[in-house]
Amino acid sequence: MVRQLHTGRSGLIPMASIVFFLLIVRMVVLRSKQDSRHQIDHDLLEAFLRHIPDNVFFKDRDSRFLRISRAMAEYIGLPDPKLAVGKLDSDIFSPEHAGQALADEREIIRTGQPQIGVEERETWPDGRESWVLTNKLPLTDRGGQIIGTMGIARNITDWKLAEQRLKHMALHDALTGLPNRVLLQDRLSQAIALARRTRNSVAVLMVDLDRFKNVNDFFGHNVGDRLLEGVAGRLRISLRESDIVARMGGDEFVIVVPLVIADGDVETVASKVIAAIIEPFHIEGHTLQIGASVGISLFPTDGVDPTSLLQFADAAMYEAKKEGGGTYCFFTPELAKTLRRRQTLEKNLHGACSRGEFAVHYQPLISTASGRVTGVEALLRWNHPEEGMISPIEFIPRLEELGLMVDVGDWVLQTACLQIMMWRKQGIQIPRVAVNVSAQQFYRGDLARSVERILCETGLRPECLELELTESLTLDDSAITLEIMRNLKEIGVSLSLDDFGTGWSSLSYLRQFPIDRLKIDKSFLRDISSDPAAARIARSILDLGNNLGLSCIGEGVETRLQREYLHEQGCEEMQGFLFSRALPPDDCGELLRAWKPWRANSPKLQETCVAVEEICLPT
Ligand SMILES: Nc1nc2c(ncn2[C@@H]2O[C@@H]3COP(=O)(O)O[C@H]4[C@@H](O)[C@H](n5cnc6c(=O)[nH]c(N)nc65)O[C@@H]4COP(=O)(O)O[C@H]3[C@H]2O)c(=O)[nH]1
Repeated sequence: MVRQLHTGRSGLIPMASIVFFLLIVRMVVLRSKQDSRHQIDHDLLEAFLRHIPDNVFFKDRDSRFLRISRAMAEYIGLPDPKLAVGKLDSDIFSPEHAGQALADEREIIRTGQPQIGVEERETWPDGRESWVLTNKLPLTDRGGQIIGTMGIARNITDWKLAEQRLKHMALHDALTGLPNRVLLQDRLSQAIALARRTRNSVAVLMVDLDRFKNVNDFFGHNVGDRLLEGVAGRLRISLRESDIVARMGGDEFVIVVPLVIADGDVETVASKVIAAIIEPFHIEGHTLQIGASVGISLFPTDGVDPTSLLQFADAAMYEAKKEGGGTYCFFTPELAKTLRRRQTLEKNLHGACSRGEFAVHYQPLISTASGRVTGVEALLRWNHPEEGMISPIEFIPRLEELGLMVDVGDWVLQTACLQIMMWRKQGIQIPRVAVNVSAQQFYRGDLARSVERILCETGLRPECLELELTESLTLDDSAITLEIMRNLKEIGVSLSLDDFGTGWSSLSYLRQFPIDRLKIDKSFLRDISSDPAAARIARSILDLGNNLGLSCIGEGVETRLQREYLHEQGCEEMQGFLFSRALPPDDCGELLRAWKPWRANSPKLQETCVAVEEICLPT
């Protein structure tokens, strides 16, 4: 039985009832000398016991009921209050509760002290439980002798359940029912305290789902939510009772393994979690395959408090993500540095755009046959005041996480379109500009409307704009993806599939997408001279593009051999350091103004490349 002395809520039993109750009690014990007066007292008591909505009882010194109110009779399941006379609490409640009530009443009889405002959890023989707010007092005769006890109790079960629900909601994740961040902190503190006493380790595993964002963006939040519930279920069943599983929000879960005996234990847990999540989920008619990246930190080796252990596990998880996901990494001291840097970057990223720290650089796209500039690719740069240029590979995922990529992406689009128009005014004709579009922009922003607005504002013709979609953002041929692509095509812009060959979805969906161009990922070109398989893949991509009527661009051309290879294989365009790195607008403008195309197989080709290398490579 749970009991709490309740001071703040005694107002739940109205004061008037208590005063009235005490007066009546007094009337009972002080017998009236006048019969008529006695009759009135009796009638008043009867009326009181019949109508008061609270549980009122009088008991003798042996804790047997003398009288109870009608409300109490209903509460304990008796059709008539008289039937309670002579009964004990043990005839009504569970032995545990009856024992506690008896002990309380003995104490009141012994000390003469009332017990006021006590919250009691009453348990019943059938396992039910209810809550009452009770005031118990000694019952005295005219001479002041204690002849028993009396009490008044209000049923507060509904209120108590609501309170418990609120408490649960405050400490648990509404979607999965798992402990939330607040409860996790508490449980982790307890696990640390226990491990400290028993000289053991605690492991914290940060689990982040791979490709979850794509599922959410692609199939909608409903499917995303069902997937998270599925993941929570799998985590629960693949771990021990004593392990703690919590959801931190989004697609991040935390597992705490208290009392780690050996390092191998943690690796087993991490592998189990990864294996459990990689199994396909079947949700609303879709078969979804995601993965998990797990970062691990240990108490006391890595940190001694919940906050740092969670941060370190998070840093290790990022490391696992960097390795391509589907794996686990332990925290190392070197990661602490990376973590600090990441935190600073995230802080700085917020105002970077408004502080004018972002810039767009341009890299020429070259026709393999003629050497003409067919366009430029716009590439985002972050000119950090202290760290200098930071690679987009490093900060674009952070921008996405911070939910800033849609705005920054729009800014890149606008800047690139304006730049082309500016170059045109300066007499530099650029047939097209290719702008990268992130998954967040593609699915979350209203991309088609932004593109239309920007084209209208800048005056660039739609056929001069190409949007580069990373292959990883196009999960499959869902209606949503196709619709967004078609909307963009209706505006008149062209679409290219970036990093082609690196994703897993490409071939089966290619035919359905209204795509104009494939960009062969630089990893294939890098190895064409040393790895026959890479050369064969590059050729197959070109054949595939050809067969589907798509033109191809070779990315990352750094050597003449690569350039010649692409030309021989019939690849229309190329891009790479051999011609130029991405340059700031003014430098790129100069390069483009001075650009001399070549004719295929002419000796000029070689000269041009040498000249370009000299101009561009040092930047
Ligand atoms: N090793 C080598 N690399 C070469 C060569 N030629 C070009 N590159 C690099 O390859 C990347 C080509 O861009 P991407 O595949 O779209 O890959 C881009 C793109 O996915 C993303 N990105 C850049 N700007 C934006 C942007 O404005 N929006 C979005 N969503 N993503 C962007 O960041 C990625 C990396 O951009 P960068 O670091 O600028 O890296 C650029 C470019 O500098 C070469 O010959 N050798």
